Amino acid sequence: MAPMGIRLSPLGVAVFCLLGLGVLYHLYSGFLAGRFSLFGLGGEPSGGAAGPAASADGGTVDLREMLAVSVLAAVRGGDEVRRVRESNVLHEKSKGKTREGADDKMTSGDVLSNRKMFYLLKTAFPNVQINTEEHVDATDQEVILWDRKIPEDILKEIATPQEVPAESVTVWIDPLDATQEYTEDLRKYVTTMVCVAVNGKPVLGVIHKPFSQYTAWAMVDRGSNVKARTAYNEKTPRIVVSRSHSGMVKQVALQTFGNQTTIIPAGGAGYKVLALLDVPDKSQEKADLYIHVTYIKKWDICAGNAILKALGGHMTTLSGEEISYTGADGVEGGLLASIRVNHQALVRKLPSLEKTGHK
Ligand SMILES: Nc1ncnc2c1ncn2[C@@H]1O[C@H](COP(=O)(O)O)[C@@H](OP(=O)(O)O)[C@H]1O
Ligand SMILES: [Mg+2]
Repeated sequence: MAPMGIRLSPLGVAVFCLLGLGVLYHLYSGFLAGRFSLFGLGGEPSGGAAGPAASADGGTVDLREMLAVSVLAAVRGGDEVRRVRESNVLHEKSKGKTREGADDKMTSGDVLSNRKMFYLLKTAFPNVQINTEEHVDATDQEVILWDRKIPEDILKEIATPQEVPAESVTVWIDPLDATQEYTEDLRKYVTTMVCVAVNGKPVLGVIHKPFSQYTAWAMVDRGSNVKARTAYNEKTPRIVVSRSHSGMVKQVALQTFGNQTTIIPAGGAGYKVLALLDVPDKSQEKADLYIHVTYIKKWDICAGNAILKALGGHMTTLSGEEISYTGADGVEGGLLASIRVNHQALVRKLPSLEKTGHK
């Protein structure tokens, strides 16, 4: 007899225990399943097993992880760029002509850097769209595993992950910007670049200088390792422009800002964006604005656009339109890049491309 006159039947106790065990089993198996799905979504803390960071069904990707892999890809690609340049065997070729009739050059540096950068990003994020300047040889695949470590400088600036749908992401890779200058051994202009756009908007960018081992990165609304300078000259700006695809840019700049304006011809869109920022690299010239008037491709400008946007600057067409980083590769309306100045006032000052004969 149990206390208070309640009698426990042995069968009842056994059924009760079995039910309890069932509940425990259910809870525990649910917990394990949760652990596995977290791992598949890249939710495992950094330092976990190497391998893809996105789930197999498309799912989501973490932009902070994408930034870490983008920095690694730019550095690894840059190692190839440097190695080929130092070997002096560039295997220089022309891929065709630009609209203005210049050779569109390619070297072993472009190809080998592209292979490293593309496969690093593709292996880590198999479900995202990656657009790259160079052809990817599917018969020459390289599986490069990311060790899933997020560098300390990124963790310090960006404390939490940021998940977005994988299908909303477009990655743009430029495995060697300033190829023309690379063939002329003008090393300071050369960069490797990665950009991540979400729904066409540039959200993170990496510009790496392989010959001085300097890397700038930034993520919109989250953080950066680079900043704007304190002052910019809007009245008589120093304007950085293309040295090998210039078109009428000098005439446009002088007509808009007057003869007192200094024009700085330079190679590479990555280099020219860095010219607007506070970059410690000694080989880097400084400018107040970057203007481009001829056709240009999105892999050349997306990383710079993301970095400028993250730091409060702007990169638009010459008529002030935002550039969408999905769909077609090309940008027709020229470029105006600025920071800490009145961008819209500059747009109003500039002549339209129709008047300059570029449209
Ligand atoms: N009119 C044009 N047509 C095609 N590509 C152009 C171009 N103007 C600039 N570019 C590309 O944009 C990048 C920066 O150009 P620039 O150094 O002249 O400012 C270079 O990229 P790559 O070196 O990656 O090919 C260059 O090829
Ligand atoms: Mg380029």
